[in-house]
Amino acid sequence: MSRHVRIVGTGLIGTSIGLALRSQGIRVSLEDTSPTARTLARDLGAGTVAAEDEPAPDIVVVAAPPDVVATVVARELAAHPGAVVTDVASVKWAVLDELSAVGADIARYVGSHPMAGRERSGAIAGRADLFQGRPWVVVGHPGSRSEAVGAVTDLARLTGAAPVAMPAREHDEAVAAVSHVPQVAASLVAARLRELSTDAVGLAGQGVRDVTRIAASDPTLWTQILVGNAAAVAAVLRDMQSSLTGVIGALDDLAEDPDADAPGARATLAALMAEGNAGHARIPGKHGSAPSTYATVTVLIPDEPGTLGRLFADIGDEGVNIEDVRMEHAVGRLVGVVDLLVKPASADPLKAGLSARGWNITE
Ligand SMILES: NC(=O)C1=CN([C@@H]2O[C@H](COP(=O)(O)OP(=O)(O)OC[C@H]3O[C@@H](n4cnc5c(N)ncnc54)[C@H](O)[C@@H]3O)[C@@H](O)[C@H]2O)C=CC1
Ligand SMILES: O=C(O)C(=O)Cc1ccc(O)cc1
Repeated sequence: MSRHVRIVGTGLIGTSIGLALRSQGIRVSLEDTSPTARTLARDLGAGTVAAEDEPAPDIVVVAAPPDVVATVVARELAAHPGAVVTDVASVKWAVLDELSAVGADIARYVGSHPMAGRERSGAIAGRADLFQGRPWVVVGHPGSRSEAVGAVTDLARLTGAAPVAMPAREHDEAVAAVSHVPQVAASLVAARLRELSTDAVGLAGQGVRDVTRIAASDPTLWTQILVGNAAAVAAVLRDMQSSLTGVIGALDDLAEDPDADAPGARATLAALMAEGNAGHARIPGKHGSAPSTYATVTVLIPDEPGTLGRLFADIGDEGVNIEDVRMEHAVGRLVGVVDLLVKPASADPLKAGLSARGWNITE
């Protein structure tokens, strides 16, 4: 069990790890090339700023940007010969490959990747509960010591995450599909919004917000991630390109045919939607549990201070657990639309209870 953890890179992820470990009483020392980043992380409660004369760390976590991670890991392995060193970069094979190439002592290196983050960067965005219930990939390799794998697995667990063992190549192929291509897709959709009129963008509903949330992510970080996983990301995008070509062809056939008969076109469109349904149904539920379908209870609320607080208090009094919440403001109206996602069995009792308390429930 790690008693002293050194974190190098105190941005969003490094600070969040520090906060989570401090809440478990672990000693954490903080290092960053930016003096502001490390003192801010300290001020937020993520640990103490690393000092020259402090005791040696048991484990070093490198949470720096992907393009410097291998260099920093190699330096930390050399500087702390008794410590296990991990990194949290979003790509794993390139880091391991570079460390092997420079002859680093990789027996003590085990890469890792928390599958949790935010579309914001920097210590100020850090959160102690960021990793709660999230998968944290632990990437052992043929040369890694089993104690090192165990130490990184324990560290992930200490932050509240669920460790998952996976080799580097397999990890990179998986995250290409579940993280890196979704980022590219979000950016592609959001980029189309730049030239729209204000009136047209004003029609944006929850769908486009859901699909583009991560388009607000840091371009420098994401360029480095895509560079580090280029082949796997390109393979998934090429597969999408062929589907997209089919969809465009079907739409062109429909648009060009005055009677819109276009044999086969509807089947192409319906097949894509059905394949999307099947893929979406495979996404695990909250905290990595089995996929579950929640029922939605929609409440129209006046856009006034304190209303949401009263609504949540009433839901609590009804004894219903909210699995997720989405909120939207209706254009030009002083109302908000709140979607409450609940277990299907709770939906009808919640609707009845909230109606009885005077809330405006829509079907
Ligand atoms: N942003 C996210 O949602 C996630 C990011 N990651 C990975 O975590 C790592 C950190 O990402 P974020 O925390 O989002 O970035 P960030 O930009 O918030 O923080 C990076 C920190 O590293 C520092 N830094 C840069 N070069 C350094 C060096 N040579 N030595 C020490 N510190 C250095 C920067 O000053 C900055 O404070 C990246 O490798 C990223 O791939 C992993 C999971 C999620
Ligand atoms: O914000 C989100 O939903 C994310 O998926 C964040 C994220 C970004 C980069 C990673 O390597 C892992 C997770």
